[in-house]
Amino acid sequence: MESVISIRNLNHYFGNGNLKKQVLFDINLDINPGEIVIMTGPSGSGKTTLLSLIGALRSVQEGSLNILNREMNRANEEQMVQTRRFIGYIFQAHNLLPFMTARQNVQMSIELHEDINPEAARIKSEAILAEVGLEERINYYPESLSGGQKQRVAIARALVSHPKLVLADEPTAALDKKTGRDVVNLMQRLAKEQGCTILLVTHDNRILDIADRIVEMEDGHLVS
Ligand SMILES: Nc1ncnc2c1ncn2[C@@H]1O[C@H](COP(=O)(O)OP(=O)(O)OP(=O)(O)O)[C@@H](O)[C@H]1O
Repeated sequence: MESVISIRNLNHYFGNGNLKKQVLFDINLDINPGEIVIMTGPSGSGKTTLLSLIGALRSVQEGSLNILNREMNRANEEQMVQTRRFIGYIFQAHNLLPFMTARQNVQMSIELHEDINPEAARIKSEAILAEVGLEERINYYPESLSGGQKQRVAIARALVSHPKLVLADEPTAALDKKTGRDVVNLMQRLAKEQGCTILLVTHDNRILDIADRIVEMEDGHLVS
């Protein structure tokens, strides 16, 4: 089975000269298709840095990072942009556009990913919003939605184009216990239905049970 993510001897540094500081040390990790992997670890241990490298949002400095059979070390901007098309991102600050309704936020993402006419994209947006339980809120703006509802829109937006890989950074951080649980159950269900792989960074011990595997970061080292 080919890995979705395959990382070998990855190092990463911030700063230059005297201020240069290593934040990732000799990371090795393989994640298989359809796996749900949770990454935990203390604040400042390097989780977000690693997630942004895996998401092709940051350039690789040292080592090998293979995402969906594409080597990211020495990839140019165009190749990184291409890789991002196969990835769905769910971040804590869900980054919904405030001047667009829930449906328009999802539809814009579809139109960025696929060659599709606006009517088909609208129907698809409404269908996925119904799937995440927001059929009554399709035409609401983010400011009129609760934290959990906004996070559901973000999930709908990330999953609507059936990405092969979903990266989530603290998706339940701003949510109460029940809402957080609902949100991860929803991610798990949609991911299993679509056969996509999920890598989820969290401090939230309450959701560890959705993982097939848990990996831990400690001072820039991956300890399993
Ligand atoms: N742009 C940057 N420039 C310099 N140092 C940075 C930068 N981003 C992160 N760091 C440092 O790199 C280390 C790892 O940070 P990172 O955000 O990856 O940790 P984290 O495990 O995600 O933490 P948290 O759980 O608090 O989000 C920290 O020491 C942080 O201060």
